[in-house]
Amino acid sequence: MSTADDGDAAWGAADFIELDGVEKVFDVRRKTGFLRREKRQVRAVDGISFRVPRGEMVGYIGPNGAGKSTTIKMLTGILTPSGGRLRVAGIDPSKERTRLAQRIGVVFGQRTTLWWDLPLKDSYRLMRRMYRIPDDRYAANMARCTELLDLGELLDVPVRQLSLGQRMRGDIAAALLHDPEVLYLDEPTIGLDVVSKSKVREFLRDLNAERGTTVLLTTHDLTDIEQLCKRVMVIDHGRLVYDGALAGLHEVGESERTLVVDLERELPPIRTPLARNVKVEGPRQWLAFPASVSAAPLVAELASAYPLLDLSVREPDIEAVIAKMYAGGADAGTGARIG
Ligand SMILES: Nc1ncnc2c1ncn2[C@@H]1O[C@H](COP(=O)(O)OP(=O)(O)OP(=O)(O)O)[C@@H](O)[C@H]1O
Repeated sequence: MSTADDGDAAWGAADFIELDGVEKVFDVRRKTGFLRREKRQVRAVDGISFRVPRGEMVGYIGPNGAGKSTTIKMLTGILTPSGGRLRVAGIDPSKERTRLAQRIGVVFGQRTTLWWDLPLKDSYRLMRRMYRIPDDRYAANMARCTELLDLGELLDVPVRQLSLGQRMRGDIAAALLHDPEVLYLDEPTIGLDVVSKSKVREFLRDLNAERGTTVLLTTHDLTDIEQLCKRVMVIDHGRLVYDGALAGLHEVGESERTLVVDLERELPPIRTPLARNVKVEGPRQWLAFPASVSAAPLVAELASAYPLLDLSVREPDIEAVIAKMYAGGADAGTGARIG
């Protein structure tokens, strides 16, 4: 019999994913001499606590080696925490991995869960058997994913012949055939071209709006977060260092976006109080402005005063935002900054 603490009854709408002081320590052996080995401990996750309500889409970001994948692996039950308490839909993932598997979907951008040599549709048939998906649900979900992810012409193609973007859409469909309530996405847009990225983002937005699927998204692409998540959590060295809105993160990190301006001809560096001129290369100029403000006034000013051919905005990358966040010092934070 399950206790109130372990059973589904214990979770409410306010806390679909719950972590309290979760830790993961790896023992690593390193060769230090001919016959000598040194044992060392790596604290990949170092006392993380957060809650994600049902239906929320949250960004989970941080530099390489910060502990993101380790957290996701603990949330799926692949890894057992070394300490702390973790629940997903009231279930302890490492104790009831199979029961949890029915309720979660996982997409790792750098690896596929599809069978490499089989046509896409055969992978889906295998998943249908693995998850024991009822016929009507399978048919409805296949139809929906095929249409929205544009998979129609790909179903008969072996996975090895798909492009990265096609394979990613195939993987997302595979993670959703059993109607998971929560989806973990680890770098779902990595290596994709602009069109494929926007297709994937649009699909995720619709999924969340229509089905209320809870999404935890790990990415190095700030545009993913900007377009999909109201809330972002930043992890660094295994600790949660920020939990709040993306705009707040920009303020903490004082990060900048860059407006790339193509002029009709070479001109002296553009000077304006709204931006900092960072580079001039022939008729192209780069203007940096605070990421927390709109580009519209700057664009309007340039359009009225300069012969413009084209404009584009470049987002700061996550590493740059986090680096600035640390450079800002301990008192640079907002209420949302942690630690
Ligand atoms: N199985 C393991 N054995 C030993 N150390 C590990 C293991 N898995 C991860 N680590 C270490 O734990 C730390 C966190 O790794 P993790 O893969 O969670 O980071 P990440 O934030 O996902 O990084 P990335 O963005 O590069 O994928 C790193 O120092 C990594 O080397």
